[in-house]
Amino acid sequence: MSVRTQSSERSAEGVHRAGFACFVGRPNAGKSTLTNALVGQKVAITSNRPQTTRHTVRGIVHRPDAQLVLVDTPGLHKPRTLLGERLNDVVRTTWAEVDVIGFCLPADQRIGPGDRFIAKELAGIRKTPKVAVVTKTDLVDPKTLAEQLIAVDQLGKELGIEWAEIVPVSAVAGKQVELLADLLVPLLPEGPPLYPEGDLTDEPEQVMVAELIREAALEGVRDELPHSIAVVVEEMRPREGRPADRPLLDIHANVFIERPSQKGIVIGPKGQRLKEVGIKSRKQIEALLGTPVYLDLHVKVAKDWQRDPKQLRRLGF
Ligand SMILES: Nc1nc2c(ncn2[C@@H]2O[C@H](COP(=O)(O)OP(=O)(O)OP(=O)(O)O)[C@@H](O)[C@H]2O)c(=O)[nH]1
Repeated sequence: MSVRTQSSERSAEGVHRAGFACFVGRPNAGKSTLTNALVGQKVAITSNRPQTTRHTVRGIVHRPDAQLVLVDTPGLHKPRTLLGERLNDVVRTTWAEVDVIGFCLPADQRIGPGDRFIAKELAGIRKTPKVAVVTKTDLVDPKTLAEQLIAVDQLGKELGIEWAEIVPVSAVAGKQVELLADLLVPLLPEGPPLYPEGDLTDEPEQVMVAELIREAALEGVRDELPHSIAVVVEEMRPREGRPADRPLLDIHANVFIERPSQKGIVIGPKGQRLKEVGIKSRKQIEALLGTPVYLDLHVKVAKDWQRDPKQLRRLGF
């Protein structure tokens, strides 16, 4: 077993590498947070509720010696609806296309059936190198961490997966995040940068804006509602007639729910909840786009959208 705790030396001078990596792992394993930590800006959507990442959001790590393009996939899970099946297809397609897969396992939870389910699928993808990433190390003591690292090593042996590396990290504490990048880079093919310098993500702005609204709308909402919310940005345009030094971006977005009974939950008493969602997501959108924003939110019912292929397409899935 080779568990990395120290930075490895840089690649030989003159060699530039560029390629794709994706983080996989069960819901809540810390994939989005890790992507953000590596990229250094909020691009993927995090939430303390599982399965919030819908779209394949890429974050790009620019370094002098490499460009690492991170593809953030939704959590692979047992599909119960058409949406669930589609999400799993997205995950598998991504795995087959990337140069390296990072399998995220939280340090604070024992390896469970969810992890095994994914690990078995991973074992079937032979040619892509796999790095085991033990996340959230700030939540455990050294002994627990050591036990988890051994368990990950054993899981690999048991299923016939040869880990290229096993790396403990904490995205929140910023521990070993840099090292993880150092270890992923040598697994990328040699080549020039794939994206212009300065690009953090190639996800269309509207999709990112929609995700930020969805994230805010999910906060504090219990039970099955997370799967019943979809957000579509209908329009995004600079307000006309504004002075050049005081621009304003008008954004109109619809929050879709499945049933009329869910409307009250999203809107809240006297519209208070929706107002808070608007304020919170507006601040994040402004930070993302670097411009003041006027955000107009509407809640609409799209009946049983999770089960209807036509609706799913319309909502961007
Ligand atoms: N303490 C601690 N918490 C973390 C760390 N990384 C992630 N978390 C928390 O774990 C929760 C889930 O993190 P996410 O990054 O959203 O997990 P994910 O794997 O992308 O989740 P899905 O999108 O549901 O697949 C959030 O509440 C994070 O704040 C970490 O390094 N330390």
